[in-house]
Amino acid sequence: MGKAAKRKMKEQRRAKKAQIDAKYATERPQKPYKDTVRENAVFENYYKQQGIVGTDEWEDFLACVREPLPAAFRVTGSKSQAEQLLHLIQNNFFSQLNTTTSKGEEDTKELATEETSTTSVSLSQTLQNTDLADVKEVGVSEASESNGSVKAAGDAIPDTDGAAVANGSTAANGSTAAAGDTKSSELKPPTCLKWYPDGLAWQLEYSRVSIRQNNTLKKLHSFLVSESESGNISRQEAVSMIPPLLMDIKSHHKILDMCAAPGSKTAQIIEYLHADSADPMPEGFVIGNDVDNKRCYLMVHQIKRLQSPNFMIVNHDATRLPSLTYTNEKTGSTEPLLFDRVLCDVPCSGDGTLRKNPEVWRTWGPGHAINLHSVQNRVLSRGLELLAVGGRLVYSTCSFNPIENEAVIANMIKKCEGAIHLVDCSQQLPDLKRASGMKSWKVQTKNGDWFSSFEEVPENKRSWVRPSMFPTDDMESLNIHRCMRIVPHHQNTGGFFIAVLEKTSHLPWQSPKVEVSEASTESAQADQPGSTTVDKAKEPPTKKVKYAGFREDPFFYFEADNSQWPSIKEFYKFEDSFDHTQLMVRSKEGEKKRNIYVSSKSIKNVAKNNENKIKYINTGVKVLARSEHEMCKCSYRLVQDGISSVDQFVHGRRMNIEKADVIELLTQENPFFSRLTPNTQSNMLKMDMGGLVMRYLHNDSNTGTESPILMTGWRGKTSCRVYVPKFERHHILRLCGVDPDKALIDAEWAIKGKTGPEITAADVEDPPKDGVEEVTATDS
Ligand SMILES: C[S@@+](CC[C@H](N)C(=O)[O-])C[C@H]1O[C@@H](n2cnc3c(N)ncnc32)[C@H](O)[C@@H]1O
Repeated sequence: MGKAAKRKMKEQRRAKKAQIDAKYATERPQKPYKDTVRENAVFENYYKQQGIVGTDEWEDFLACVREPLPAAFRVTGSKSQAEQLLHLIQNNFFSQLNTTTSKGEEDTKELATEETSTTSVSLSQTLQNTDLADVKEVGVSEASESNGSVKAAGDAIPDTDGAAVANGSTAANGSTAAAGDTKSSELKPPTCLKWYPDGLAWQLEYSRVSIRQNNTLKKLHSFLVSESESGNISRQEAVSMIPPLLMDIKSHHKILDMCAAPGSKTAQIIEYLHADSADPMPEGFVIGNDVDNKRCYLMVHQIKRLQSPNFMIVNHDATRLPSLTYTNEKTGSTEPLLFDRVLCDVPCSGDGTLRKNPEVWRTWGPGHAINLHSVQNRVLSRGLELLAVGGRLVYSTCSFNPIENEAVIANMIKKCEGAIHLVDCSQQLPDLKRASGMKSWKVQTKNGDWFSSFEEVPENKRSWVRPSMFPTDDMESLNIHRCMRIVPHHQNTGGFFIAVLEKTSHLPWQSPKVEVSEASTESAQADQPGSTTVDKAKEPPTKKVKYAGFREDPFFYFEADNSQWPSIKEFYKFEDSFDHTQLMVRSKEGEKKRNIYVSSKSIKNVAKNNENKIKYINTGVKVLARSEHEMCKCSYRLVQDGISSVDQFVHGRRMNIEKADVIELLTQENPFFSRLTPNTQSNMLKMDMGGLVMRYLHNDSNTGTESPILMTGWRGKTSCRVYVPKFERHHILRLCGVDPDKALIDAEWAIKGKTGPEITAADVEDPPKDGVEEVTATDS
């Protein structure tokens, strides 16, 4: 590719990003957070009346929701290095935080005199502005809901560098909290979320002032941002981690996440799918869907970090998600694609997030739940249609409101006439405190009128307030108590609602043969004004929706006789068992052909069967990039993103290296062979020029665990370069016991200060064309 073309591509990418940023910038609440008063009499009266918590708990509940939310993160469990990373976090940061309390207090007290009028902003908020997990869709006006447009209330956009664009927090009386009040001046020890498996998830509560004043906190903050970029940890609100845990995911499952953007739960699901790190391309797959095209791209960023070949991102209205087909590997026949697991994390009023999004205090109204009830029903209905018999669906919201929660679940159980039931999860996650589903509630309109039953609703309001919003006498027999409500004061979290459903037979309106009919009448109309919900006639499927030719990011799988494959196969000695028809390019010719991606068999199966039905956004992980060099027999080099997916099939161009080599290669731009260990030097000399994969078996004496570290690179004439993105470099260096910031600065000084023969123009003697881009964070 020529320089001009490259520049043009970069400009286009930048322009697209600017467009997205600009859109979301205008959607951010204009009112500064610090002005937000954490009070709303209507909210308080509403939930007191609903009996959302016992009367004896009410004050605790209210006090807690007025507090800022702690930040939470989890270590990515599917990575073989999880244990090592956790040890590192505890050793390098947490152990010091437990002992730095008194210093922190002094520091923040000092500051309090200077900054009494500044807002107290917790690390939770600075991190949460980059945690997109629970940016629920809130504040839906009555007019806008009917056409499906929703408006985000939270700060939905991460800072590109992961640093703070903080929400302010305000005291309960509405005055902004002083930076130096007792609470913000305490450095509380990090809290392990006991209910999360293997001690991998943690909560932190530190003010911005503390972060600024405390070196350990400052380092912890940038550490979390960096490790999160490289996919080794995920910053995610604690309660948002619950639904994927209750999905009981196995590596062979076909999984659908219906309202998935920005993708925190999808990422967690992918992580569980890859729980067996010995199998980089398991049988199952995950499809993440969202109706909002821009938010789908936020999801691309989230998911790419995990480098999974087993996912696909699509862009549909979940209430009308098209029916897909799948080729049965055993019989070779084409069948409707039904999912083993479905997540319906539906758009909701989001009042469970008011600790994180104080703006909700200002915008909250009882009408929001009423507006959302219909779309929530329709998403759930379509999800159940697409769920296989025997499969499990998890429904969740970050709303306290029974109209968005129990009412939707009860309505659907009745409508399904015994085909689904609520699963008893009381034995799962035993350390998680939860309240049982509510059996009675009332409906309040935006005008403040309360109704206990549909019969009380005046005729002129009946098209808006629907029968399905009310509890009925059979709540007990529906086991509605098996729903779970997480209330903030029980374990210092946000609010959340989860219901786990299992499908035991075909839905009444689905015949087994047409069970995935195009967005059936039921899901498309469930609880629409005028519908009677429970007694609806069984109707035939509606007309098919076609998306012929619509593909945002087209891809073309390799044919069996692909002309490039033989030279790649020969050069890297790909095993015969590797199915190269799982490889694809994004275009038949031109620029996009320079990268080759790999997807799992199952994803290829879905993609090939449904090419003209799905609005694809993204799939596949980059595994080879074009790197032409006159002295190299293969025009492609291996790419770091996809190396773990194909590593087991690559038998040529590999080399075992030592820890000292890893450090040298990651901290120096293009080190000469002479700077590597004798063994590695000699192996380099035996190898021809071109792409390669280097492997270092990291033996961690602290945890007694071993984990392989893979790095792709380029063997040049006299030097070697690695192609490892910035944050992954940092991660590997940390595992090797090296502080990346210090090491990289030292390396830079070494180069700058060098006048001798060692570092010359030959340092960049033979980088393959296009290579340098690969090490930037944006490409990770
Ligand atoms: C609560 S957020 C999802 C959060 C996400 N599950 C996560 O954990 O990162 C709800 C999402 O639903 C999407 N949404 C709203 N209406 C939808 C519809 N009809 N079909 C599909 N997605 C929809 C919104 O764009 C939003 O991204």
